Amino acid sequence: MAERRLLSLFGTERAKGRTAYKLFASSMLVNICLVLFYRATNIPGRGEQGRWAWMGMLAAELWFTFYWIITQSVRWNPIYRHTFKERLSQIDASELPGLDIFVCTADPVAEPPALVISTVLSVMAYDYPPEKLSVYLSDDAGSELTFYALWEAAQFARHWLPFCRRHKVEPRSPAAYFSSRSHPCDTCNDTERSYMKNLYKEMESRIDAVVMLGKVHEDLRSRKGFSEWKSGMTSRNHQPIVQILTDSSDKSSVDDDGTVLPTLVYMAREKRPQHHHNFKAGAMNALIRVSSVISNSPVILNVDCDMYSNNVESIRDALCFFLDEEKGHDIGFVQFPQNFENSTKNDLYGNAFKVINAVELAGLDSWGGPLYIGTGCFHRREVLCGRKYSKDYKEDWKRETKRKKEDTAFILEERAKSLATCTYEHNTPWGNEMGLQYGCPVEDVITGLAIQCRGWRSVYFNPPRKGFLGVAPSTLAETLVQHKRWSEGNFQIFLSKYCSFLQGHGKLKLGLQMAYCIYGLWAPNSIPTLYYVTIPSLSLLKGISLFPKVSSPWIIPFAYVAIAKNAYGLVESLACGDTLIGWWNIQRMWLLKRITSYLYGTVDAILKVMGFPRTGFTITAKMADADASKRYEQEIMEFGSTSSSPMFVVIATTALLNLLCLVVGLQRLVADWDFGDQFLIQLLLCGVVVALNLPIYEALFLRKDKGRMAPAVTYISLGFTALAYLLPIV
Ligand SMILES: O=c1ccn([C@@H]2O[C@H](COP(=O)(O)OP(=O)(O)O[C@H]3O[C@H](CO)[C@@H](O)[C@H](O)[C@H]3O)[C@@H](O)[C@H]2O)c(=O)[nH]1
Ligand SMILES: [Mn+2]
Repeated sequence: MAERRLLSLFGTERAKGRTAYKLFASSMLVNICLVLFYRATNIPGRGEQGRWAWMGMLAAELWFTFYWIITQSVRWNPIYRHTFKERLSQIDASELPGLDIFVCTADPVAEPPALVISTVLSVMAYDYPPEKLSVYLSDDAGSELTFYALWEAAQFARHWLPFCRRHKVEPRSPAAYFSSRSHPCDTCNDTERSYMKNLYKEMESRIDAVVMLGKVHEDLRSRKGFSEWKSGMTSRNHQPIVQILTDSSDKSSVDDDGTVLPTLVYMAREKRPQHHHNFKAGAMNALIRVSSVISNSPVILNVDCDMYSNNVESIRDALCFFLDEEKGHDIGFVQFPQNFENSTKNDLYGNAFKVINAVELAGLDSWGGPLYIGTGCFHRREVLCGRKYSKDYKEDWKRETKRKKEDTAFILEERAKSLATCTYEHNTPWGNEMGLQYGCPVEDVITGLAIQCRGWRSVYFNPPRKGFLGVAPSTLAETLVQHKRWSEGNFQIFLSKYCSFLQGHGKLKLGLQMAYCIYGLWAPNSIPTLYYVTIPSLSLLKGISLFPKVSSPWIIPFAYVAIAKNAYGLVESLACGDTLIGWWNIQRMWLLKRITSYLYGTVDAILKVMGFPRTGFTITAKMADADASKRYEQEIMEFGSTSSSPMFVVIATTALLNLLCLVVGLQRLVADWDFGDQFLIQLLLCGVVVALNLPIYEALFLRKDKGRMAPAVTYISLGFTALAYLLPIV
């Protein structure tokens, strides 16, 4: 690159109001200590009623204190980044690095091919020289249907890309652009837009028809690529497939305007039943190798198949970080937040992550960088391949494959296939020191942590116009399953030698080591939470007091902690763009996730440590049935799935138990006002749990639609509640 010094390409600013926050946090800490002091000094004596329940409360509160301290790390000093994209023009266009974009898909049913190719088209249409862009689709289902859809997309791109350029279209996912949610562009006249829309809709219906039919038309068989699919092939048993659909070095591969098209490649790595395929991590590693013989760009962007590009400038934004002469040399990856296009107004399932996106990831950035969260992330290729950071390392931004003239697409495909076989990785560092790490349900987080431990920094970038939009789970069951995977995976890292405190010791700042544990310890939060929402309520029933009397001064620190923590949470949530009802919904989801997903996650992670490996990767469906989607839009919770019944039983039992305790408690209160002095906090706690669970009672007893709780779940939960009432638990 040029010798002269370039102007800085990005800036950083600190969050405001940190002194006030630190004062507030100190006041919390003082009161927490008072609570703990009261607990520790008032344990009922031996033989007295409630001794064990009290000690359990102490343990739970110690845990919550520890966890609260951990969460302070990301609130201490959040920082925000902005880029100066216009300054990139200081760099000669021919000097800009090439970019490889990886899109992963794994199941044509859960991830409809029409949706997948919309994502592919959106990333082909970035505002970046097309000859420097290569898009790779990894299809872990090895599905002819997805290949067909991509083949259609390659034709459609010839019209779509010039249209996008001409009219500065945003977003460039045709599905999103032509959906009712998006506003038509001002510059294009209606006829041109409706012509494009028709083209797109026709393609979409052709794809949907083929998907419905389950196979491609016979006359396509003779075309290049389709002959790879022979009878007897299944998604778990097939040879490696690599197909270059458009090749930017082929002069005839141009769009309607005569501009060269980005390279587009389909890859299905080899699958054999006897070989473990390591889910998305395996797919990514195969992509890294396959792309290395086709384009070998120094920067890699990775997105999930539902996460389309919503901002044509994201590549330039990311490059501002990597190419900054002064501060860019140690930046290993640039992570964008996960945003979703299907979030509802009041965030029914708490899937919008507004606080995580606005506060926590920015807080992580101040300690050395956000986690790698699997999608919307730009990496240096070398970093993904395991390179350690060193001061003298000079990136070769112009690297590309040493492709010889006579290397036809066919030769490249054959070369690439040999890198996507089941056995290629045997006895190599792939999956360990190289590529994404294997064996963890959150391959992204464990890989990002390893990268940071190798000395690289990461950067979090959250531009006003969202970089990527995806599909969040739209049912309760899907949400709980996703969080089980995440909490289990992060807890598994915590329990392993890759724990941020062990692996990061001496390599990461303490704040970053702590911040990783916010997620690492999601899972074990389940146990104290479950304790806190059942034992005080049951004790209420049995007349065992677990909190100070209302007339005692010790009530003050308890009240302060409870009120201040939630008031702060509410303000933070509102400031990040949640609504009041949204905040309340998120609180409910925290409760439901903790007593189900996180509990399951804890158990599975511990079983794994004990030597019972049970790795899986349940893919989140990107489509729900029409009936359920309607309820989702109306923000009515969905309990219709039977696959999650055991989780629903836990939820319903907890809800019913608290309702029972509240009713009995209130009866006593009416009969005897002194009861209130002794039991007010327990009554309130029980009351809050009941209030959070109102939709559960509705689903159990009042609703008639298909999304209500299955009768079997209702009966079993009633049975468990009765049992808890009768057994001498406390
Ligand atoms: O065997 C597999 C399983 C999944 N995937 C892909 O992985 C992505 C993520 O799967 P999804 O079901 O959407 O899971 P999410 O929970 O939404 O994903 C988040 O969490 C995952 C880790 O748990 C990360 O891999 C993702 O990047 C991150 O967005 C999708 O594109 C899948 O097609 C594969 O390629 N192969
Ligand atoms: Mn997803």
